[in-house]
Amino acid sequence: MSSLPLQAIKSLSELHQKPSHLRFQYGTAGFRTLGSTLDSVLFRVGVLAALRSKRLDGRTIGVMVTASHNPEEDNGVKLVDPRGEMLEASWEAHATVIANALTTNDLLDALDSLVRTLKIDLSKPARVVYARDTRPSGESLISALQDGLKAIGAEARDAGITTTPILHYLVKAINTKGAKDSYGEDSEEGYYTKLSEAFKKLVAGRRRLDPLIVDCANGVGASAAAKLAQYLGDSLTLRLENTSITTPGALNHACGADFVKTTQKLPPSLTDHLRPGQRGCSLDGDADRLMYYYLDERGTFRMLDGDKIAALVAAFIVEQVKLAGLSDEIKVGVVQTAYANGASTKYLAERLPVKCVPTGVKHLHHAAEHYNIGVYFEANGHGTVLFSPATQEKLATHEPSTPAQSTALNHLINLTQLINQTVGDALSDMLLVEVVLAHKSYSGVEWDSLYADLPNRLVKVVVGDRNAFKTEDAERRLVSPPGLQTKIDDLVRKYEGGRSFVRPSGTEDVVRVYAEAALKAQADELAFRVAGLVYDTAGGDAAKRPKEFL
Ligand SMILES: CC(=O)N[C@H]1[C@@H](OP(=O)(O)O)O[C@H](CO)[C@@H](O)[C@@H]1O
Ligand SMILES: [Mg+2]
Repeated sequence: MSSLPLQAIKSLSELHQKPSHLRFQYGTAGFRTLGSTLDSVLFRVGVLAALRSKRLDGRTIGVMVTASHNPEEDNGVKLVDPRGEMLEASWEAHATVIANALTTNDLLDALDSLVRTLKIDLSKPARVVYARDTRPSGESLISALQDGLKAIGAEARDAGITTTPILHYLVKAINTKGAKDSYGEDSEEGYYTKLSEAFKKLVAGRRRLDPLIVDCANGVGASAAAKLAQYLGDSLTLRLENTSITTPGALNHACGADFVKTTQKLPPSLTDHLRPGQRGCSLDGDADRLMYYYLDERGTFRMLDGDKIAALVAAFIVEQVKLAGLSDEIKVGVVQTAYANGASTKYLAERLPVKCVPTGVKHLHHAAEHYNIGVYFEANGHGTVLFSPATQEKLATHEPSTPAQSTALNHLINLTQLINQTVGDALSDMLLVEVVLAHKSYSGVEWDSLYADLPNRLVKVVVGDRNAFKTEDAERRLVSPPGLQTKIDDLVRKYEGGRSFVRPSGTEDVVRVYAEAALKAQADELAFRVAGLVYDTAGGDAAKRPKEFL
């Protein structure tokens, strides 16, 4: 049995020393913090990714360097498992331990202990594919990663500057290459070809859609969308905005999916481009989140978020399953989090099974795998649709009895190709939305009218220790601090259509308060009253109490 190449790891690790005062944590979004502090983390992630690959018999592991919708100076890194999914949860803790080993010797000890505990066979090959977004800190972080991969002797493939979902696609395509369930060609071209061909088949014979404005958040989505547009040809015209990839400070600044969701406003840069009635959408900094919107006839901004996308897509898929004559055999379900608008949950639950899970894509993804077809979206626009292997098999072998059934069956098969099932993918989701709009002859207005969003408000509360906040029931109720949930319940009861919940953020050092109510002013008031309760219960300094808290 081979051993760790201690000398190589040691000498290269000396070039990437851990800043002694920092503690890193592999959280919901991998490691994410100021890009300038991540050098040692990237080196170690390189070594760790290789060990994960060895542990899985040399199957290819992905590494994505991105901080998504965060400001440009931030950066981060996440690992992607062989099926294109997020890193298995138990390894998040291993990653945290490895990232925090203080000295090179501590690192060697930590690696040695990991290899022994997990019985990693070091004679197995290690294969890793990596990519980064457009952040300026990305280049040097990638070279730290490369040093880590070199230190342990991994076989590495550089996928260059690309979107997070494309990296996930590549991981799955590489690991299924030549197999019966091949995910596609393991190249960017393979990705664009797969998506665009499925899209063209799905919209064939439909009235051509009006051009779509795409806000690329001045990020990597700009180049990906430009390439996709070429493959789409005249099947769909994309008008790309916010494509300034190299302008310092432009990334995610006053644009992108997160800006739209959190401010509930049109990015100012689009004011002159979006005409009333026209559809627009925003990608985030690594193109895995998508928000749609339009201006109504009075020029008022109307947002079509992840919940609206879930409603549109789930209803369409249910309809196609029915038309294909497969309703009895294929069950469609939806997964949401507590942040889903109450009106969306009501709309969906009247039509199909809906499950609520804790925040974070991995929870949604795993819950969606339990359905034959699982649709999951976070309200912030991250989501996808999963077709179980048995369902894909059924679609491939089912004998339709009528031409109408055959058409619907083909649509479903093409949807399995159009949708990036590894992870939420803004470009794939965008094409999916466009397919449904084309089939239903919907503009933004008809789509929007599926249900009316309940007014809502999200507030951040800075507390001394967010870990004092513990939740149950998919984060919808607090169990600690004791007594606080009862006070929230008492408040909520006073508001028509009121709902509110409190949970610690997994990505920021804050506690989040969400509230909704029948009227906007009431939703705001409820949110600020609950925020006040949270602040006071957590022992917040009265002198620093935000003035909007009630
Ligand atoms: C309210 C909200 O939008 N929360 C986001 C945010 O998580 P928090 O744990 O709430 O910080 O970042 C996650 C990762 O991007 C995303 O999955 C989630 O939806
Ligand atoms: Mg993102």
